[in-house]
Amino acid sequence: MTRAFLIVIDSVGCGGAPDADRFFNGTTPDTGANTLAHIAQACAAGKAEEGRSGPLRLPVMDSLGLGAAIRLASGDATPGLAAEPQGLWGAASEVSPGKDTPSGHWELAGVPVPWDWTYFPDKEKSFPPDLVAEAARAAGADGILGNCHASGTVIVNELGAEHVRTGKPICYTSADSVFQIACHEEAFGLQRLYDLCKALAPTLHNMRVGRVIARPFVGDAASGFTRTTNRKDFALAPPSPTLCDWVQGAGRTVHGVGKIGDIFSMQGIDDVVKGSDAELMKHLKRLVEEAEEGSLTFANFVEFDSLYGHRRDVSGYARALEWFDRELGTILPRLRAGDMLVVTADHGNDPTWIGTDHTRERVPVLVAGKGAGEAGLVAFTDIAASVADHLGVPPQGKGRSFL
Ligand SMILES: O=P(O)(O)O[C@H]1O[C@H](CO)[C@@H](O)[C@H]1O
Ligand SMILES: [Mn+2]
Ligand SMILES: [Mn+2]
Repeated sequence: MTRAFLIVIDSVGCGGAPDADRFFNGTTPDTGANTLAHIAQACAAGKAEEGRSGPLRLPVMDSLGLGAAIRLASGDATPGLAAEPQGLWGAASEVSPGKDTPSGHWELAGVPVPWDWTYFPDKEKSFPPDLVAEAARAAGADGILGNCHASGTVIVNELGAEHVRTGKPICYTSADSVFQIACHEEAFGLQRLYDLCKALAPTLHNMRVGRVIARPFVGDAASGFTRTTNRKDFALAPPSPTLCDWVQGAGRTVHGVGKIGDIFSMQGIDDVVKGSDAELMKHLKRLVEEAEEGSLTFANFVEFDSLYGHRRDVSGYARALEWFDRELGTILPRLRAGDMLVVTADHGNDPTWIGTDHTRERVPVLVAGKGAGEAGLVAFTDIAASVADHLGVPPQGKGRSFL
């Protein structure tokens, strides 16, 4: 038996999505967005010099086929990424009607989303009055704050002091199908925030809103408010059994690392570890040493997206990529004979693009442990089929193994 490690580097897209013109940041279509190529180009042009310098250096992922995957997906130039691929590589397209995290992960796990999500309009009062009333009632408050599209780091600083003073939860949304609630960890209480999200989740899930997200923060008006890592997502369950269920159903163990437990509502997942990306990397390394034969380890590294993509921070995104690449370089030699490790992504979030939302893109597919070769342009669901194929677990759904 062999093991599989499926690693999602959140939002690290490679451009070229065939349907990018149907997805938007504000009124601008995502046509031409390319997270990786645009970061590489900015680095080569000396425009990403904060905390790092010069051309983008990703020798480990590039030697698996990263530069080749970006060029295949989009035709865009990839300065600094010019290695001859030594891994199995390709680029994958998504068909789900959303460019959000659950859609991307479920489809990577073999299950495209069969419904249209509900999105809240980007206008002065984004939420319907009865939802506002229910949220206020559940919070034991006179009303809510926010009720708009917002960047989470900005809105806690705009409304944090008023929230602490009044006890009203800060409720906001984005271009994703989300209802986010930001509350002060100490003044409001972390468990109380989780309970509030949990109480509202059934109403929102019935409306086909994908996630209610607890966004706890700390701080004060004088020194500023900052979010903690205690974010928690209350996500709608996947519409049908995913790769996690297939693997678990075959009597194998499925380890979740990071947001994976939330994204799949723990369905098909035996255990999960959470923390910052640096902490998650330590857990991933531990699992490379310890994971059982026949098991699946499914990891999500979210900070590319949450700290750098949404914040349109090109230098930060490049630093995170270079950090991940160095870490991956220490993991690959630790794999056992017969292990398969896949690095891929769930959508794009081009930090050079207009707006602050995700971008519809293809994603790179980099496979270590399966020899060298070109998988070509594949489907998100082919990744699930390939992992199942590797583990010797019967796949369900439409994906085809590229092994
Ligand atoms: O601005 P913050 O709060 O990070 O929100 C981002 O995180 C949400 C969930 O991933 C996205 O919908 C996006 O709006
Ligand atoms: Mn994501
Ligand atoms: Mn995001």
